[in-house]
Amino acid sequence: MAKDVNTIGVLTSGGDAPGMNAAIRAVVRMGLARGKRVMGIRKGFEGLLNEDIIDMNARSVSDIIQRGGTILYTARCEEFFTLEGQTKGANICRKYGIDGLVVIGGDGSFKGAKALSGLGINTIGVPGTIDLDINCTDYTIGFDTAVNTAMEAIDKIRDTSTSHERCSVVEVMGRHSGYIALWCGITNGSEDVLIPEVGNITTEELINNIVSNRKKGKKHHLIIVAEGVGGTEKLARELEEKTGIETRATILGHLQRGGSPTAVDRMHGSMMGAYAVDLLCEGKSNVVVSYKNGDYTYYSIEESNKMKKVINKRQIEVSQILDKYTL
Ligand SMILES: Nc1ncnc2c1ncn2[C@@H]1O[C@H](COP(=O)(O)OP(=O)(O)OP(=O)(O)O)[C@@H](O)[C@H]1O
Ligand SMILES: O=P(O)(O)OC[C@H]1O[C@](O)(CO)[C@@H](O)[C@@H]1O
Ligand SMILES: [Mg+2]
Repeated sequence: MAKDVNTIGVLTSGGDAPGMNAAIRAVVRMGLARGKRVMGIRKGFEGLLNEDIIDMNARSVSDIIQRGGTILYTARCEEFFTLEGQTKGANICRKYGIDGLVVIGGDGSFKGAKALSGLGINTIGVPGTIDLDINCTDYTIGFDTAVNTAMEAIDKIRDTSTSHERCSVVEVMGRHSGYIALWCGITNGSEDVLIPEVGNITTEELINNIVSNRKKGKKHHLIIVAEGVGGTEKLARELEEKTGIETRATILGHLQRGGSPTAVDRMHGSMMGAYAVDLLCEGKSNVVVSYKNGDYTYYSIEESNKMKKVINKRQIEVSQILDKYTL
């Protein structure tokens, strides 16, 4: 018999992502609609350990769907890596009557969720990260907004780069993942993209590309580097030194995590948050909500961890062909 959940807790953890507020709103309102009490835990697992816990009602989530960031705040919490911290967290949940918990975050946060589940708190993960690096799902809340923000910023860099006939090396976020970089590579029409998932072209090959494009009359050369590859400033210095072409490095950084969520992120946030509540009501625990082949489903956290996230080979191929095609 499925354990009946009476009180649902919701927290956001890891890096914030646009659309997390839509997910919080959906958890709160769907939870209330299903007759549950809903509590918000502020500042992720750190807030749980500090008992930063508030009652949520339908009004607590008014006027947030359009806002970036997370109204519950977020954190990275060292103590939660330890069994002692996890046990303390589970006991605090019990103290507040929280018998079902929705953790909105990335792969790291789901490891915390799994630990709580093992300690008797029914826990559901909702994928919220701009990195798109959760194995079991085709989509993670925040990616679309982040990639659009990065794309618009890179368009602007391209304007000035072309005016000065420079080479630009732009680093986008993605701790271990190249999705934002690959998407920007295609949508910004960059000359080269470096991502951590595949063997990248060498610095020598980059230099050859820059020099040969310049000979063909190209006014700019745009290289996009995923954060997981790193070395952006050093690479820019080396390219300038060896090509004699003025080169600038730009690290886009945290601006990619902010801003009003796109319709895609509001939609997935709302649908995934609502689905997480229904899974709790069915007695599920230790699972991650997933968007696969156009529909919502779920995988156990173990299963998700074992699955391999395969970067889209066709996107890499298309990116490389379109990048290199110069008249
Ligand atoms: N192995 C683990 N066991 C228990 N808790 C963990 C574990 N890994 C991570 N956590 C908890 O989850 C928090 C967030 O993890 P992490 O910093 O990896 O971010 P994330 O959820 O992957 O999101 P993002 O990568 O998008 O920023 C950690 O600070 C920690 O509190
Ligand atoms: O905000 P912080 O702690 O600097 O984290 C940055 C990391 O978080 C992410 O933005 C994901 O949330 C990664 O792309 C990046 O490596
Ligand atoms: Mg992560």
